[in-house]
Amino acid sequence: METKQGHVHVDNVEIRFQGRDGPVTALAPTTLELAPQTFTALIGPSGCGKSTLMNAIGGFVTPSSGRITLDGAVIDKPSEQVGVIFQQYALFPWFSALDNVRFGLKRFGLSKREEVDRARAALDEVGLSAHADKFPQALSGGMKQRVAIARTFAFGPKVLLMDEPFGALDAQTRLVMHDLLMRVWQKHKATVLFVTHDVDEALLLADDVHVMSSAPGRLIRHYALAQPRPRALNRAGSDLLDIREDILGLLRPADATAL
Ligand SMILES: Nc1ncnc2c1ncn2[C@@H]1O[C@H](COP(=O)(O)OP(=O)(O)OP(=O)(O)O)[C@@H](O)[C@H]1O
Repeated sequence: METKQGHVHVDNVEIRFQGRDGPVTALAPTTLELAPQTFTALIGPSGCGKSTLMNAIGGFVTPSSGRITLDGAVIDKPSEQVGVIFQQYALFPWFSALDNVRFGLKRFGLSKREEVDRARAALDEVGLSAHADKFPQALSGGMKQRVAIARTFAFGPKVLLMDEPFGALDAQTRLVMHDLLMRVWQKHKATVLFVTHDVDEALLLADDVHVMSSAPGRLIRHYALAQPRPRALNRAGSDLLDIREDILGLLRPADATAL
C-alpha cells in the first residue's frame, strides 16, 4: 500500500467507439507522460475526449491502439493503484461518512481496528472528524467531495484521476476545496490527472496543463507551471494571466467571431 511512484505513460493511444452511424474516434492518437507525483490538468472543449482518456488510464476503457503503462506495467483493468473521483460524489447513501471511507479500505485485509483508525485519520485530514457518523444526505456538496477525497487518499493510490471533481460546487466552496486538495496531495503525493473546464482552476493547481482540441481530441498545447503555491493569478511578476489568455484563445471556437 505504501510504495509510491506513479509514472504514467500514454503511448500513442487512440480510442474509437462504435456509434450508431459507425465508428467514432473519441481520442485521436495521443502520447502523454505523467511524471510521478506531479499534478496535471487537462482542459478542452466539451466532447473532446477528456473523460475517455481518463477512463482509459483508469482501466475502464481499452485503447483501440497504443498502450498505457503505470510504472512500466500495462493498464488493462481498474486497480487499487489508480483512484478516481468524479463530479458526482459516488458515495453510498446507506453508509455513514466513516463507513464510506472504510469501504475503500476493505480489500486490504486490515483489522477492523486498523480500518476504523485509518478512516478516521483520513476524515480528520479533510476536516470532517465531527461529521464521521453522518450519512451523505446530511452533508453539503463540498463535504461529500471531502469524503470522496478522504476515501481515495486513505487507500494510498499511486495515481489519482479527478474528472471535474468540483464542477458542481459554488465558487466559494471550490476555493476551499482547492486549498484542501493541495494540502492533502502535497502530503500523500499521488500522481494526479485533473480534468476541468475551468482555466483558472487548472492554473491555480497544476504543475502541467495540457489543452486538447475539439473532437476528435488530441493534445495541442502544454504549459509547465513552476509558480510556487499557493498561487494567485494576478500576482506581480507572474505570467499566469498571459497563459490564461493564451488558453482561452485556444478554447474559443474558430467561428466565434462570425456570431
Ligand atoms: N462509450 C461510448 N460509446 C460511444 N461513444 C462514446 C462513448 N464514450 C464517449 N463517447 C464519445 O466520445 C467523445 C468524447 O467523449 P468524452 O466524454 O470523453 O468527452 P469530454 O471531453 O470528457 O466531454 P465533457 O467535457 O462534455 O465531459 C464524444 O463524442 C462521446 O459522445
